[in-house]
Amino acid sequence: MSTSNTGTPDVDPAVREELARLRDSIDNIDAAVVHMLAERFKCTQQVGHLKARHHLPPADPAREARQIARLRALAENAKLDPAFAEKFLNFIVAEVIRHHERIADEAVNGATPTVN
Ligand SMILES: C=C(O[C@@H]1C=C(C(=O)O)C=C[C@H]1O)C(=O)O
Repeated sequence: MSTSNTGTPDVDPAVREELARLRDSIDNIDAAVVHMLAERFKCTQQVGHLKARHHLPPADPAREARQIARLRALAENAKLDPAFAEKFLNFIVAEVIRHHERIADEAVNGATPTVN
């Protein structure tokens, strides 16, 4: 492999095509992930409002433990690293809990104009 004077490596056209085809699929999958996450956050926002109305705590560790066990099993069956699946769920749930805390706070103190 050499490098052209534009800084772009000269790659066999067949390799370039295969890379483009794979990247098209990656882009479609990333779009699906974004859409699925948006739907998930729509649901969790509703859960946050329901919890605030009924004075329920933002986090539910027992529910989270069941979700982690379930996702780890799904990941193993799908040949995805279960530790990664758990980390990914924890990352999302932490953000959801942050939203729930804000919703509960706003229910008590009223909305404050913040950026995030
Ligand atoms: C959405 C909820 O609130 C929190 C967020 C969760 C999630 O994002 O899946 C799960 C449990 C809770 O800690 C819930 O209680 O169902």
